[in-house]
Amino acid sequence: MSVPSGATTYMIFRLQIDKELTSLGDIAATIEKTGGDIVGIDVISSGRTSTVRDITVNVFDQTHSQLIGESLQSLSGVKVIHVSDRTFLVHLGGKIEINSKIPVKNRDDLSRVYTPGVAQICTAIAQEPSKAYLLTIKRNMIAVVSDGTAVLGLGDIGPLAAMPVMEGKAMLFKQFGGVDAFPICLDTKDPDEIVSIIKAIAPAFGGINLEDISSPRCFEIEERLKRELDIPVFHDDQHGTAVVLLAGLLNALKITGKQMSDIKVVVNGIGAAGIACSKMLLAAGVRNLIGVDRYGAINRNTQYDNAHWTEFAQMTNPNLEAGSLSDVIQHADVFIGVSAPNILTVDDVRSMARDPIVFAMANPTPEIDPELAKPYVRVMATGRSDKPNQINNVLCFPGIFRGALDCRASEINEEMKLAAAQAIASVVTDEELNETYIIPSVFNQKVVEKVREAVVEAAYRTGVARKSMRDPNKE
Ligand SMILES: NC(=O)C1=CN([C@@H]2O[C@H](COP(=O)(O)OP(=O)(O)OC[C@H]3O[C@@H](n4cnc5c(N)ncnc54)[C@H](O)[C@@H]3O)[C@@H](O)[C@H]2O)C=CC1
Ligand SMILES: CC(=O)C(=O)O
Ligand SMILES: [Mg+2]
Repeated sequence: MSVPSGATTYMIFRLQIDKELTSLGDIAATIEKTGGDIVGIDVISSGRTSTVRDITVNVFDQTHSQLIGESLQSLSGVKVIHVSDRTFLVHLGGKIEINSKIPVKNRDDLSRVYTPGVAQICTAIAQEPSKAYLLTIKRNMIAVVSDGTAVLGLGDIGPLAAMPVMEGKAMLFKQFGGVDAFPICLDTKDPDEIVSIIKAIAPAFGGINLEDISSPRCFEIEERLKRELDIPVFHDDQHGTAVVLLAGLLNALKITGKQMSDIKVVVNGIGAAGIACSKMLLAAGVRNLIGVDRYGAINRNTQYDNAHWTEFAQMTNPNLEAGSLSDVIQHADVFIGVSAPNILTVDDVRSMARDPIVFAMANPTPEIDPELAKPYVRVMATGRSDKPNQINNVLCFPGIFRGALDCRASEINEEMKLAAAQAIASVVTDEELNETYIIPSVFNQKVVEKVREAVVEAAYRTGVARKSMRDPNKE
């Protein structure tokens, strides 16, 4: 039995092993026979007659894990003490914490970091509010705010269940961009209330990253906050995704030798990510773009209750194509999926034009299994970390906020987003570019620095940077 290519879950089997009755070889053979892939063995304790070991095994689901556990338990001399899921283990107690930058060791320290010393600092800020950037966490802190209504592709799972994603985003902001980020999940879906809460908490933050707020509410919330706040407000699912998508497409088109102005693009899922990706592609020169949602292709001959679809229909589908995804994908050069799992079929891909480009970006399960699509596509990408060509907004948000905070931009505008997309694309050199490497890894250290530089340059060029360019270190 072999583990299917989609296997991603690691389980840890803690075993008590009677040395006289069984060997590590027997245990390994049992796991192999059941289709598990051993990736690590750790000794927890070792006695004269028995040992306790943690065996880490790659499995494809919980049922598979249970089967392996039962096979191990049936071996004479083996007791399964417990089985834990490595993914759950890394989330125990949450993934982030707050640390102080300076220790408070004595009364003197205390009187400086807290009262009475802190009062001078408060007074200084009250007299000159911009000093908040010099003397508080505002300088480097952003809020990652969600209402839990469109969490990955899981839908409206609520604010509590959204927390692991927001904590994850906060970790990635820090690790890749050096940006401090705090996750905030709101127990309300009311746009008025969300806007008013975010405005009320804004003094502590240098920027607001909106995350996983469903469309169409996300558009109004972002627009209002952008108008009413003087710090950058950025809906990551719209703009972060669009930036990375454009970067990937710029490079993929170099491989297929096609031009933006000539290609037919089908975008499936006209929600937050789909509308922003479409607008970015139109701005980059795409002329024939067709949006598809649950009820088929969007075109201007149809009336929509959703005002954003009405506006979308005006900008897209010049040939007024109608019908289902399978109808309109025929002869398309590019498929962009930001919708739902497993809705693109192999037959759909086979009906596309020569050298199809398929970006199936729904998370965690893409619109088509890359293994199924592979034989029929020229370039395949997904949003996942465990496959080649990861088109995921994590390539954008740490660097774009790093740049915006560094030059104290009042907003993140179109020029800054375009600069970020070109910067990400440029990390892959022409010599390196190939079908399985159109987009750099998030672990490529050049990504954040290149994005930061490009974003800062665009912010100064467009007049939204508020730090003096001559002396960017001056407050
Ligand atoms: N790879 C990446 O970086 C990113 C991926 N995504 C993924 O894109 C998907 C959508 O995210 P959002 O735009 O934030 O959500 P959203 O809720 O704003 O939009 C989803 C849209 O997809 C449509 N949809 C759902 N099922 C469909 C189907 N079977 N056929 C056609 N349309 C369908 C919905 O009607 C809605 O208009 C999610 O799976 C999310 O994980 C989102 C942002 C970034
Ligand atoms: C990656 C991301 O932000 C999403 O899937 O919602
Ligand atoms: Mg998201």
